[in-house]
Amino acid sequence: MSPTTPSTTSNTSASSTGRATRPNPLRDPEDKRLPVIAGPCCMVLFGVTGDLARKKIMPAIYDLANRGLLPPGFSLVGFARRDWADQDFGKIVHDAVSQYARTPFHESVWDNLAEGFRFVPGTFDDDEAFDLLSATVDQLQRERGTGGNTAFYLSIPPGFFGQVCEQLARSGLATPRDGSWRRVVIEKPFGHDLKSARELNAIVEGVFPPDSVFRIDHYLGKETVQNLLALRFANQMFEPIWNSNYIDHVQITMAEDIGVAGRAGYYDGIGAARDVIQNHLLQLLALTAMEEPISFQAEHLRAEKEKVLASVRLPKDLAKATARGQYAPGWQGSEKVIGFLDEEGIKKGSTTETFAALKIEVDTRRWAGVPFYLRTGKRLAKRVTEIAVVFKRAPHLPFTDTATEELGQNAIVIRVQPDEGITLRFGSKVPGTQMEVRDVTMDFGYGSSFTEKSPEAYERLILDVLLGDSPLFPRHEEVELSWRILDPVEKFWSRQHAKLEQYPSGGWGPTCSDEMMARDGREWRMP
Ligand SMILES: NC(=O)C1=CN([C@@H]2O[C@H](COP(=O)(O)OP(=O)(O)OC[C@H]3O[C@@H](n4cnc5c(N)ncnc54)[C@H](OP(=O)(O)O)[C@@H]3O)[C@@H](O)[C@H]2O)C=CC1
Ligand SMILES: O=C1O[C@H](COP(=O)(O)O)[C@@H](O)[C@H](O)[C@H]1O
Repeated sequence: MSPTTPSTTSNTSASSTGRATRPNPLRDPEDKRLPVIAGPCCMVLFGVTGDLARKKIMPAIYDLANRGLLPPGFSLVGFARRDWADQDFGKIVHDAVSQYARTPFHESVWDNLAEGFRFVPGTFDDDEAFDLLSATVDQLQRERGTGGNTAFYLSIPPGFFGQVCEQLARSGLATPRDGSWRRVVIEKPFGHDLKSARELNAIVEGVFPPDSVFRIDHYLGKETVQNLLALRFANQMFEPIWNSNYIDHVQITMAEDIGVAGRAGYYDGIGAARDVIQNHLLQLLALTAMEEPISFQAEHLRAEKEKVLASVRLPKDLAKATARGQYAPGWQGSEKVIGFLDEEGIKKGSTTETFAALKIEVDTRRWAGVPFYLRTGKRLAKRVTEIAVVFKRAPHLPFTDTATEELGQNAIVIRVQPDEGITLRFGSKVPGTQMEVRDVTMDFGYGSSFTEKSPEAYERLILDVLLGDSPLFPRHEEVELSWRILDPVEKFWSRQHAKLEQYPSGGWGPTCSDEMMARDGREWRMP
């Protein structure tokens, strides 16, 4: 299938935008069903006044327009409880986009994009508002040639996901007409445990067919995360050693330096494990541990990830294999910061964890006896996400003990963010007349190796939604399997005696997390 015509809103040519060479390890060039840029369509954005919409979604839509990846006539309908006209909506979005977009802001691109903006005021329990929304979508089809193709993006508090899907069904919006498509994009978290995830799924998939449901896990939209597939399956040198014969353990770290940052209402009661381990970190684990999929089509990729998630085993003694903590006041660099319990909107005496660590095993031949340690926390020393694959020591060292005193374990570190790249750590002879071996590193950095810029995760994912390309979106089975892993941990923690340790902001989390590693004779890396 030949690509559809670039959007007239583009101010850049195909070659200068890199569209022809758009890095996409997942798109199968043999798959003739998929065009390269989106066909006629519109997006309805619920929660358009929210934090995520302002900082990520709207800027990503602008960036797509700027790169010429949106179709002519692309339209965006904002839905929110405000008394705005279309122009007021445009002004608010303008300010957010000019502040957060990744590509340069061009008024001409903006003006073109903004011509397709519409605003519908309403709340989620307001039938009339959804009827008006339906009329607006029909009008856009007639006036701007969207073909009726519509993506409904639910960037709203998770408690409303079900209600909005039901409204989309009631108003007829969920039903495609005249050969058009209707898709729903659901933000995370999908449920707060296995039971609620199943209940929510029954509603969502009762309204939309499974292949029209796009569950967002924005980590899968990150270039460095997709590169895990290239690293493992496009090369010959890594896969032979990617198993328990050579690997000692794997550490997956997602550290943030920010606190709850105005999201207290959402975060309190949810906590670090539900917020990011259930989704982002388990997805990283699945991509690190999975077998080679027979293709990168959604069904094959998801099937391999599911096998990993289904074979995860939690240690019996969760007191020894988990750690949790809550940030106390401290220093973030030179800035004095308050503790979690002092943040606005946090319930007095809240026992929500802002740090969580977990040891798990993957019960397969490839991974037998290789622990995977996951940790995440807010108000840690710095923002960094990485996957460190740490190797066993060489079985024999023909050196004196002093010669290898400074030799650690070999490691491959996938630097997901912010310094995107890969580090190899190995021992090397220290120059001089003595034989002395010391750890050195070899680095690949995206910034120095590629001139192409990584698209923002949301940019990639939104485009995939418009294309109907689903490998980067977890299906419900993965969500269920992830809750199956986390539910027993949450249950264990909810018992009153489960330890919740305060840790100073600006450090590397509670001491119980270091103790968890020490019990296994290991320690966390300091990224
Ligand atoms: N913010 C982030 O960094 C991330 C957020 N997410 C997920 O994205 C989603 C949105 O999060 P976020 O933007 O932070 O949330 P916010 O609380 O900032 O925004 C929520 C939005 O939903 C609207 N809304 C809430 N209740 C109603 C209602 N009854 N009727 C109509 N509109 C309503 C709000 O409108 P109003 O302005 O009127 O209150 C607002 O636009 C959540 O699912 C979250 O888990 C995922 C990853 C990161
Ligand atoms: O999903 C979430 O992710 C963000 C961190 O995203 P990143 O891309 O900056 O790593 C986190 O702050 C938030 O709590 C969580 O809901």
